[in-house]
Amino acid sequence: MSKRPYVLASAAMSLDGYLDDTSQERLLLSSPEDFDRVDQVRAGADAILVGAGTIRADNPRLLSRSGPDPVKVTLTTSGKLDPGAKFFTTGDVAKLVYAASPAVPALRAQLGDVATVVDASEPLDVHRLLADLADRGIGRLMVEGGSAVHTLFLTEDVVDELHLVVAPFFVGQREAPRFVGAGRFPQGRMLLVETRQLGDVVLLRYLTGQAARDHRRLREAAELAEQCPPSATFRVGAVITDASDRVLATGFSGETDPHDHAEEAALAKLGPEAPLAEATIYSSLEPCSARASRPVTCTQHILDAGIPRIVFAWREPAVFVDAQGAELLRAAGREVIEIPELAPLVQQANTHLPGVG
Ligand SMILES: NC(=O)C1=CN([C@@H]2O[C@H](COP(=O)(O)OP(=O)(O)OC[C@H]3O[C@@H](n4cnc5c(N)ncnc54)[C@H](OP(=O)(O)O)[C@@H]3O)[C@@H](O)[C@H]2O)C=CC1
Ligand SMILES: Nc1c(N[C@@H]2O[C@H](COP(=O)(O)O)[C@@H](O)[C@H]2O)[nH]c(=O)[nH]c1=O
Repeated sequence: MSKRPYVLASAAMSLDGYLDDTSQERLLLSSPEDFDRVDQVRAGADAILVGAGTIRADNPRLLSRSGPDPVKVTLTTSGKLDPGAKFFTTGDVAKLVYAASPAVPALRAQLGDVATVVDASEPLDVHRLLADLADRGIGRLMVEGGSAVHTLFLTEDVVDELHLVVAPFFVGQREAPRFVGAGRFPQGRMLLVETRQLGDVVLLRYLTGQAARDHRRLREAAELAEQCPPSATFRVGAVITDASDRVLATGFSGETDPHDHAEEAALAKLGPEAPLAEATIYSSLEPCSARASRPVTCTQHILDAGIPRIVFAWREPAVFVDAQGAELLRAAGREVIEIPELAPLVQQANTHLPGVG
């Protein structure tokens, strides 16, 4: 499977599941507070994508007031895109148009240098689009719709996180676009990680697939830290899983000896045949890259074990040393994922440390 960006899909819908009504005016479903939140999510993304249908219907700018503007991305089969649309004329950022092969020559001629037109095969292949974005350095993609695009991304199972906002009114028009159309969606329940009231709307935030598994396992690692004996240093938990998310070993700081680090304690329990080629180690704290207690750091233990994926919540604060575990692991070609929203849970187990809590 080719590498792709982390995909965050975002939509605001009415109580009866519509993204818009049938009028010419753009329907505001979000509250002012929610539009501010969406703006911040945009600022945190490397690129933002809407379908050609949304460009034609809404003429959006897709800029952010809160931070750097993301690269703008769209997709089209027909090639019907107006070079005068605000998508192309606003923002000093790259604009990428993924087009089905037959539309490419005319679109290149029509758009000139206002956008880069990328051939995305025929029929348009969303996996190819995502692999190309990854090659262009896009690590985090926000997909803002509309209906056909949300249906496409969700049924192709390429959405990691879904932000769904419910507005307190009905649309009730059969011809209006719904959040999604019919299709074969991923089976199983998504992981609800947050509900938030923003003015009169509610945000529901879900994780799917690997993102949901990572969140669950990292939370387990953080909860293991509660078993650590009292300590003057970090209280950390670790979980190691195989390619199928089966737990191979767990550990926590001070488990058998006061000098034990959580990752080290978990790694020490693995037999010689442990299937580590596609394993993940979850650690509540960034793996250490310098230590006084023992000669080998957890970063080095993980490198030596050949574990390719590392997921952690809390960047090691400079209490004892300047930590570089994440950078060293990335430099060695390992996949390193930070989930900072779980850091407060890890900090709760470490309020004995200076400057924490
Ligand atoms: N409330 C909200 O959060 C949002 C609401 N909206 C609303 O959504 C509506 C637009 O939605 P919709 O009309 O569905 O348009 P979309 O924005 O979802 O764009 C769909 C277009 O994408 C192109 N496309 C290319 N390949 C595919 C594929 N495999 N599957 C699907 N699309 C493909 C096609 O363009 P082409 O036709 O050029 O070939 C297609 O018509 C508007 O009313 C807008 O206001 C939009 C975003 C957010
Ligand atoms: N109406 C609506 C949304 N619509 C989205 O916002 C886009 C407009 O972007 P811009 O021109 O940059 O402000 C529009 O095309 C569509 O993608 N989004 C939301 O979060 N809530 C809403 O109620």
